[in-house]
Amino acid sequence: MRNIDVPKATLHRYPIYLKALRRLQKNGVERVMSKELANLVDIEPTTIRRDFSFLGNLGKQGYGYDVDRLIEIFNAQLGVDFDEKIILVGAGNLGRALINYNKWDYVVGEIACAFDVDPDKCGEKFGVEVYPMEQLEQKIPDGCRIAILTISHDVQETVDRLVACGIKGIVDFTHQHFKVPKGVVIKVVDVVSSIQELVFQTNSFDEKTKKQ
Ligand SMILES: NC(=O)c1ccc[n+]([C@@H]2O[C@H](COP(=O)([O-])OP(=O)(O)OC[C@H]3O[C@@H](n4cnc5c(N)ncnc54)[C@H](O)[C@@H]3O)[C@@H](O)[C@H]2O)c1
Repeated sequence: MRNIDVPKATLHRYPIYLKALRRLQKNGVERVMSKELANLVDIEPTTIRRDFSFLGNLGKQGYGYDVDRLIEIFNAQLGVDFDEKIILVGAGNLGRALINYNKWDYVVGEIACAFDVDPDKCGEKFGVEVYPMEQLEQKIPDGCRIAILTISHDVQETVDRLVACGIKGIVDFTHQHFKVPKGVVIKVVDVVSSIQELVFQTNSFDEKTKKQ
């Protein structure tokens, strides 16, 4: 966070405002009154007005705040923008569930498009275009760094292509081992190993209570 004059409590509320404002923007809302925003974020309108006052003279009495302008200012304040263009590879059961969810656009960015080898899976799904895999290099959005991997075959080849396209971070659901060069980060999401960990922890907890 860049502004050192803003109280800490206020700074902690800025991401909450930003998330609500982005949702409003997505719904085509151009202006918002502090009372309306208060209902969305569950923070008193007086607190909101005071928090916003640190950012300059932003609103007019009775007119409300300009949503686009506030978002711009908050992005600058927080030192981030929340516009990651994420791609998803593998629009099967899991992939489509994630595409359908696609609500993280208010916080990190959004799934901009998806890819699949199966022509039947291509076309628009839940408002997101699914392209044939052979179009990966042409259709990947400019500056895209993050890919969600929900495929079932040819994982290493696919990862190699993604890396060649500039992907730097992979959210991996595949359960399969693959290699990436230095500078590319993998985050594994695995429900099975989470359950295994839970079973292990629950067993050791049961053992302890038996001994008591
Ligand atoms: N991590 C977890 O907790 C978890 C949970 C469930 C499934 N999975 C894994 O997620 C993956 C997807 O599962 P699912 O149930 O959605 O399977 P699915 O068969 O319904 O979907 C896989 C999709 O990927 C496509 N695909 C396969 N290989 C591809 C490739 N090389 N390039 C592009 N597209 C490709 C297929 O055409 C299909 O549409 C599997 O690897 C599965 O093992 C992980």
